[in-house]
Amino acid sequence: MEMPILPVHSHHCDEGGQELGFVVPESNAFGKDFRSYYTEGERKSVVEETYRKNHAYQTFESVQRMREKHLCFNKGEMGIWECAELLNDIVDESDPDLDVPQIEHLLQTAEAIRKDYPDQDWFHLTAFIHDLGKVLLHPKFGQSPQWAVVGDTFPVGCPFDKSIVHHQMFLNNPDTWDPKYNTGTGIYQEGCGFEKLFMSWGHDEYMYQVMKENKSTLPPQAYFIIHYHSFYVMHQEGAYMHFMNDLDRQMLPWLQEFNKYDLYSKSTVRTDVEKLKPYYQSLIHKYFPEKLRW
Ligand SMILES: O[C@H]1[C@H](O)[C@@H](O)[C@H](O)[C@@H](O)[C@H]1O
Ligand SMILES: [Fe+2]
Ligand SMILES: [Fe+2]
Repeated sequence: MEMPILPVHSHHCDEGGQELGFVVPESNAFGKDFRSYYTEGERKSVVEETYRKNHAYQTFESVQRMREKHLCFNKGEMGIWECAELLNDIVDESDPDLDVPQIEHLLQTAEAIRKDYPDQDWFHLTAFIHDLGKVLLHPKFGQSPQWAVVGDTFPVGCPFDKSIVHHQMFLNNPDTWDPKYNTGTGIYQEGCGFEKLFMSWGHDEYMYQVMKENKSTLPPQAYFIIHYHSFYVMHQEGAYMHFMNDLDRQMLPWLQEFNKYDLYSKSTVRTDVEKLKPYYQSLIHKYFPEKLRW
């Protein structure tokens, strides 16, 4: 697979000079700033509760156990679209910006990207599937608790970075007090590449592994986006950069571009799922087998 060129989208304007592409909004669906975890609002306490558990329970050990449990792909066979429909029932309790069903978030993100990158169909599909791993919350998939599926991610086995949301909640995590993990680069080597890190368990890692297992033909930048889109302190704050290798450095600009649409397309504008279905099904057909092992 050829190495990607950097993302550049074409700005197109109408006669009056009005921008026609995706426009970043001023505030989220609740009229608040995006990703503000510390201001009062409808979702504040639900979100805090999710992070309280997430930061206490995501340890090096528990991540190993969750990997063993979920990476044998014995939860059944299902197509991508079928799985996306299951997300109709699911609301993410880590997200201060959104409370519409997840399938709409997928389509909102994908359609926003499609506006600016009309010819990069792999990018549309990547957006459409990026949060599919949240099906782990569904009863058909064993109904994992929210703390083990959603929220920002971070590596385990090395110190928790100060810029992670609700960082002080790591005081309840045993790894914070374990000298194997809490100093220097922990169990990892500098420059080892993100692929070597054990990330906190959640929908990113699961979906990334599902794509690998089922041999999706999406390009490497798609795999990278899915794998690390919740690793906000890395792609937005520059934390954990000492683990990067050359491949990560090449991929990062795509993830940062993706993030703009993932975050800022969240709105209450409803999408017409049935109308969009044929287009996304054609992309699924191009890059995935009919049925996947989950
Ligand atoms: O609340 C959000 C949401 O769950 C996203 O899907 C995830 O990617 C984010 O990083 C997380 O913080
Ligand atoms: Fe996500
Ligand atoms: Fe998302």
